[in-house]
Amino acid sequence: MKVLHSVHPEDFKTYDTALIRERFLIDGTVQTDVINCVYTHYDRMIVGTANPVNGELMLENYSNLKADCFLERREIGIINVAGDGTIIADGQAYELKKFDCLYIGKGVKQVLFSSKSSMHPAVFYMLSAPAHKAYPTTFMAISDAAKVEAGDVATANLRTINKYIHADGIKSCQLVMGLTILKPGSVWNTMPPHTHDRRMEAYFYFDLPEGQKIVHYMGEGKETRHIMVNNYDAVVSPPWSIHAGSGTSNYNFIWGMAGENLDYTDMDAISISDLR
Ligand SMILES: O=C(O)C(=O)C[C@H](O)C(=O)CO
Ligand SMILES: [Zn+2]
Repeated sequence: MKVLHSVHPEDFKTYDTALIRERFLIDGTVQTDVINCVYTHYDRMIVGTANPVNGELMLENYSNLKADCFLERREIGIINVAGDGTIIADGQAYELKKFDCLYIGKGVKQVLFSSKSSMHPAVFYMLSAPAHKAYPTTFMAISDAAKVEAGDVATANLRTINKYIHADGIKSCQLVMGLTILKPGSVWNTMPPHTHDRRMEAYFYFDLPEGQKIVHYMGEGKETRHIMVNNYDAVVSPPWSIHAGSGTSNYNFIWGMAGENLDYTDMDAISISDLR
């Protein structure tokens, strides 16, 4: 499993585009009939995708984990971003339509992914963090996610934030996870931006139309940088960094965090007028 190491904010100021991409971008993971995972040293979060097309895929026990199985000391949150799919956790099957979420707790030994149709396969995005306790495996359809309507048409950031795994939702040890859907014509996410020194975050962009791009902004509020990202790209955000994006079209993205607390609202807001 590829490893991403942590970066100091002072060092980040000297990075060029290529180095920012190398250190923070997780791209090319969605591949037919493959599970790809990246181990980050940000709260030891693993970022992965599974794209079962012609058969079943099993979450393997990577040697980096020095464990008897992937979830021996970990929990995992999974959201389906494409066609209908099935996840089997220790023999129990869960059907996930697009935007549905499954949390699987510590200790589950076998996780299998499959699609209902190879013509319109599922794409599962997953985040896994170390866990100290076994919380129950829990399914949540998007209709049951806690919703926050945010932004405005006038500032092109009208969007719905769907919260699945958080302090008042699916119980977890440290994972917080959800999905933000931008309305047509709205292209900005997380603007005004924030940091949360107590938690890392990862964004996974999807539903970006062919030929379009997203500008992902990061860095300290007074030292911002950007990279151009594509559909199915994920970006890791260190605790000192803003994480925001503007697209050449609307798009959706999954956000997920691990760290000190499970409180979604624990954010240090940065005013737009203070950004540099
Ligand atoms: O659109 C947004 O704003 C978000 O989705 C923000 C993320 O949920 C986030 O950064 C949570 O810390
Ligand atoms: Zn955030």
